[in-house]
Amino acid sequence: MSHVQCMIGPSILNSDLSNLHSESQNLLDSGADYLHLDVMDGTFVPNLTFGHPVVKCLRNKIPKAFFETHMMVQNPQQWIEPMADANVDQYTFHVEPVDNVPQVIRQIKEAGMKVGLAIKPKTPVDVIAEYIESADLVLIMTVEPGFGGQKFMQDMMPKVKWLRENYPTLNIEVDGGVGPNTIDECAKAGANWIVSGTAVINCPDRKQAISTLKSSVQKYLS
Ligand SMILES: O=C(CO)[C@@H](O)[C@H](O)COP(=O)(O)O
Ligand SMILES: [Fe+2]
Repeated sequence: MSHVQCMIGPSILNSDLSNLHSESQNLLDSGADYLHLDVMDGTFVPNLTFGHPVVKCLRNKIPKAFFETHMMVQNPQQWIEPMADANVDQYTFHVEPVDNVPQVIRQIKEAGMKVGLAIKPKTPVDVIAEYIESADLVLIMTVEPGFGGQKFMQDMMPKVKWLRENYPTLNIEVDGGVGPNTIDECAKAGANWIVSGTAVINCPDRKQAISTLKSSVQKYLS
């Protein structure tokens, strides 16, 4: 599996959002490979976070880092242009509310961003199988989307395994309850993009937390 790269992307959702810039910079300085920005609209999920105006301001302060927006929104099509304008690198959206997935994929690419396809725990992985070849990444949610700090759902690992077996070069991301205690299971199943929120944010040594996640994934990659 050495043809995929290990990437650690902390979620800033549970950080001190009044200090979004310094928190994000601190995570990058602690070894984060990218920033996972959780966008929620209060409709697709029962929570509200921030949108493209905030992401754009953050981008002005942090011009170089890889930004992934995890779009937990009812109408992902609506935010493609504004997020591209905010210089987002990867637009990861949930397929559940979308009628025409290929069209959304095409629009994201035309806007110059990479495409991530996300599924909630109750969505079977075969729902996205026909779109995988045209995506850059698949995100397997390991909690119900909406909140940080929830318990990791181990029973999502068969989805990750299935993807890794069938798509050896695919970037597979896991998100929700992932930290030093659950990373081995994710890595063993074949995940190579790792989102970790509270486990990194609340750790007194964020550098150490990120490096633990990285070594686990690398152990299974080689
Ligand atoms: O998308 C989400 C939640 O919906 C995540 O990105 C979480 O914010 C990750 O936080 P932890 O579960 O790692 O605390
Ligand atoms: Fe997320």
